Amino acid sequence: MNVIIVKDQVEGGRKAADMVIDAVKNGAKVLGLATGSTPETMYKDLIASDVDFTKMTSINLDEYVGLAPDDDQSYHYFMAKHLFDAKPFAKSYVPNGLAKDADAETERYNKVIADNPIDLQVLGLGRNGHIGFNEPGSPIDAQTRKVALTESTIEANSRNFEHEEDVPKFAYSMGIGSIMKSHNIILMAWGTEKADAVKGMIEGPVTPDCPASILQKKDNVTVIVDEAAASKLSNK
Ligand SMILES: N[C@@H]1[C@@H](O)[C@H](O)[C@@H](COP(=O)(O)O)O[C@@H]1O
Repeated sequence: MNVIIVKDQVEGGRKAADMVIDAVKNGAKVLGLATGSTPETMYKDLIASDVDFTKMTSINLDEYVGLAPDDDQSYHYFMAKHLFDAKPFAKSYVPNGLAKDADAETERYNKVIADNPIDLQVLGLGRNGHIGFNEPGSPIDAQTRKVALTESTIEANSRNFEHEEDVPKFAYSMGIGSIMKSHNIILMAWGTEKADAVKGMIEGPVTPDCPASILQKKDNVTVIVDEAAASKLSNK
């Protein structure tokens, strides 16, 4: 695990964007993408760059169950607004939150991932150490599946919704097993509210209690954290 500590989200987003651009120059065909406030600066920098994704494929990590693509809280909507409208891909995949049959949808998504091996996966980090929507306790070999969100995640994500009860209780998420198969991973985390999760991920035992800690077992993982998120690390 290569850990880079930066001053803030602006510097960290720039570093992550440079790594994505380098990957594209070096022939990456498939990017795994994340939502949330964390990657926003990286997406801004990608939009401002001359990188061209039009011959590439993107695969997003997750989507809320029950939200339509044009719902402004959906991850489809987030990706259109923060990246795809400005920088389209040849093909972009996001789980379908309105799928009638959850098993068929997860099967479809697992086939998408199997057919398009991910060269570089971008990740954020939940306050409880989740990656994608793989909450504490998630099996490490899981593929895409329907997951129940924890109270802590619902509360954290409620800042984007008008009322906490509007936050969906379920999501489709790529599993930890699928994430671990990507060739390279960049994980970003900013702010003191992520400091415990960052410490657990980097210095804690590898345990399902902190899903991101599994990344210690993988080569080609770059963690970019700001000083606040790194503040609880013993080795800086
Ligand atoms: N499913 C997403 C994750 O992919 C994201 O990394 C995380 C952190 O969100 P934020 O970047 O807004 O802090 O929470 C959400 O629940």
